This record gives sequence, C-alpha cells and structure tokens, in this order.
Amino acid sequence: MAPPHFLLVTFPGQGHINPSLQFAKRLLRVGAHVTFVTAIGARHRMGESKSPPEGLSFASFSDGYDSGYTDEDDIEVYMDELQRRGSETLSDLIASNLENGRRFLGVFYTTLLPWVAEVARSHGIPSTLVWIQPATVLDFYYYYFHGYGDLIRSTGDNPSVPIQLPGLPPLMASDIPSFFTAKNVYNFSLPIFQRHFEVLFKEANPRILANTFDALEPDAMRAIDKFEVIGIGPLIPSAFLDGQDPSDTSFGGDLFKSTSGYIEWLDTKPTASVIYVSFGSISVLSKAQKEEMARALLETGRPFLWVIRESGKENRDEDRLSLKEELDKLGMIVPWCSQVEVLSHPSVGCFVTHSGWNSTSESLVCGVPVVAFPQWSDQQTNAKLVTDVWRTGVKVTPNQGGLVESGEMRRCLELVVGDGEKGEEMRRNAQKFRDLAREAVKEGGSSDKNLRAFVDEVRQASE
Ligand SMILES: O=c1ccn([C@@H]2O[C@H](COP(=O)(O)OP(=O)(O)O[C@H]3O[C@H](CO)[C@@H](O)[C@H](O)[C@H]3O)[C@@H](O)[C@H]2O)c(=O)[nH]1
Repeated sequence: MAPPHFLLVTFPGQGHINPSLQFAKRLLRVGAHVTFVTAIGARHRMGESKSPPEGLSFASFSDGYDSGYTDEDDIEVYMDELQRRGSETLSDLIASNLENGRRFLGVFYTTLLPWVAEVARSHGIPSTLVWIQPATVLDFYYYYFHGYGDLIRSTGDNPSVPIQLPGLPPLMASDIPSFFTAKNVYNFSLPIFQRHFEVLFKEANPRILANTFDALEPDAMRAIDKFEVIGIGPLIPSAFLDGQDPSDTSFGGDLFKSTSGYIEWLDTKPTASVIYVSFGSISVLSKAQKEEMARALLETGRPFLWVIRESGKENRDEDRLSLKEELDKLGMIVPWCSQVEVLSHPSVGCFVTHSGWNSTSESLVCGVPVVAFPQWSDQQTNAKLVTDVWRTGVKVTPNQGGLVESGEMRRCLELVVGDGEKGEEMRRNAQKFRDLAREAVKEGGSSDKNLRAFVDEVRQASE
C-alpha cells in the first residue's frame, strides 16, 4: 500500500517553520509522506544544503514578497497578498497532483492560514489546523469569540481583577495575548483567529493538532467540548528530545545565518553557569533596553551567550552598545545560533527569553529555567504559564515607561541561578517537565500515540 501523502502549509516565519518541519518529520516516522509548502522568500532562506529525509518534499508559492517582507511593509496588505496568491498556487498544486494520479490524503496548515482549509475543502480534501502555541492560548481565542468577549474586553478597565475562564488559570490583564489589549496595532490578527474557528466548525468532527502534550496542559486541552485538541508535541528535533533519531540535530529551516565557535566556548564553562539570552526571530530590543540588559549581565558576573540578530544597523554609532568591550570579556554575542543545541548544553543554567512558544517549549524540553521577558502576541500568556503554573521561571516587571531596568533584570537572574529555595524549586520543576516531555514523545507516549491514531483514522477514512 502506498504511504499516505499529506500537504503541510506553513506561514513563512521562523516560529512557524520550525515546529512545522518537526511535525513533518514526525509524520514520516509514522509512515507518511509530506509535501511541505511555504512562501518562496522563506524557502530560499531556509537553504538546501542538507538533503531532506526520504518522503519529505518541498514546494513554494510567491506571496508577492519573494525577496523578503521587511518592517517597512504593511502587514495587512501582506496578509491579503499571502492569502490571494497562496490560495491560487495551492489550488493549482493540489489539482496538478490529482492529474498525475496523486491525491493528498489530508492538508495540514499552521496558525494564521485559515484560508488553506477553504482551498482544501474546494478539492474535497480534509484539512486540519496545526496549532503552534499552547492550548491555553487557543482556548483563550475561542472564549473571546464565543461568549466571553465582553468579559475579556473589560480587562483593560479593571487591570487588577483576574479573568476566570473555564479550564484556564486566572489571567490578569497583563497575562492575556497582546492582540486583545488596547495597545494592539495588529488589526489583522483577531479576524484571522475568528476565521480559524469558522472554518474549523464547518468540519463534521473539528479537531486540532497542537504543539503541546497531555501532561503539560491537561485542563486546557479538555476545556472546550466544541472541538478536540490533540497533543502531538513538543515538536523539537529528536536528538534533543527522545533520541530516536540521533541524526536529527536541527529543525533544518533556519532563516538566519549562524556563526561558529559558541559551542566550543560553552564547552569551556562550568555546568549550569551560563545565561543564554534570546528574543526569537521577530522582536528587537530598543537600544535603551539592550543597555539595561548589558549592565545586568555584567553586574551578575556570569558568562552569557546573547543572540542579537543582525539588522544592518549594528555599526551605527547610536546602535553600538556602550559596554561592548566589557561584555566581550565576560560573554559572547552572536547573530544567531542553534538554540536547541545551546539549551541542551550542560553549561547553560538560565534562559532569558521573550517567551515565544517554541523557545518556551525548548526550555521545558531541555530542563532550563527561564527569566520570562514577554514582548507581544501569545508571550504574556506563555510567561504566565511558566511562572505560575509550571513554575519553571520568573517574569520581569517593567517600570512605568515599559523599560526593564538592570536592577530588576538582575533580581530575576539571581532568583533563577541563585542558591535560594525559589531557584531550586524552578530547577526541580524544569527537570520534571523535561522528563514529562520525553515521556510524551517516546514510542507509546501520549503524543506518539495521538499522532499514530490520527494518521490511522485519516487513512481508514480514505479507504
Ligand atoms: O538564535 C536563535 C534564536 C532562535 N532560534 C529558534 O527560533 C525559533 C523561535 O521561535 P519562538 O521562540 O516561538 O519565537 P518567534 O520567532 O518570536 O515566534 C513567533 O511565533 C511563535 C509561534 O506562533 C509565537 O509563539 C511567538 O510569540 C511569535 O513571536 C525557536 O525554535 C528557536 O530555537 C534559533 O534557532 N536560534
């Protein structure tokens, strides 16, 4: 019998590409073939040095921004173009495969691409959303559009009163996804999430595969009876997780150029001594914030590895860090690194993170406690889970102007890396979730079983 063949469409951002590539590899592991589709600009940047594993092929479409989306572009125009051009190409791809006798058994699409489900439906192919944030955040979006909108909107009026939603921890105004706050400037976001639910509820049996696992969010995964949330995560390269495929040492789709030497540098540092600082693939700290961070790192006196992505502005006087020489003596600043490799390194003892969902799950998988420094989107909620539910980290408190001062940063770092009871508890919890994550993905673990059962069902339904 021919292997089931799936189409997997992902938004062209690093935070989407990484879990999608890992999801594709999981599908291969359960005997499926996958065609991975994203926009041309991202596909080019992902590079093609490593030959893909057998059963994985790539296709791409023009979103109209083939040389890359930049900060100067209008995100709303971009999202419209992505949908318009993406829908056409995807439809052609499905049709030409059919003409050649190849039928996709199912279409998977990640967050922000609800239109993919419509394209799949127009060809009579079942589609499934792959949710790449925690189930808690998914539930929160659902509640907003289904009965709790007024309550959520009123959080800004009563910032000290928690919102209590079924199955979720009490959330303060500062814990909710940024798209719901008065400061939100991304007007495209809420209608897209609303549309995700609309297309989902056109399915007879709405199901969502989520990059989380049963033991991590047991209540949030079962909170809503209108759809089934199936945990298939954490989606992390096998070598750093279950070891089933030791050759799987990277996601395989970096959009940024890395440097060398940082692993050798980490090798020279004592166990759990290094502070790793990274804000993912989108957020950029202001110059003032970088200076505060630099002071905190220097005052803490511990070695650090800090990712500052290249923006082309580094060499301008106004962007140059004033303490650069001192920083270079104590730590290392790199433009990009293999984050999972760094977090798995025994020298790393603390992760200062923007709390993107991939970085958060990677911290859990590697058992590294965090200082959460959320910026936007789901990150406030992820930080809440880390600090109050899993208790594997602490969150910074900005001053009235929104700046996290060096003293506050230092306080948080010392809580995490220090010898106190709180630090020990966070390290213990981090180890606990590391073990639970491994348990979930190993053969027979909850995520492994969930994905196998899902693929078997799709296969049987198509027979
Ligand atoms: O030097 C680096 C820095 C990052 N990474 C990787 O890049 C990914 C970053 O993903 P994430 O931590 O989720 O951050 P963002 O890139 O900011 O992701 C966006 O997408 C995520 C998924 O929707 C959301 O959770 C975030 O809030 C949103 O900002 C992770 O896999 C990291 O391992 C590296 O490999 N090297």
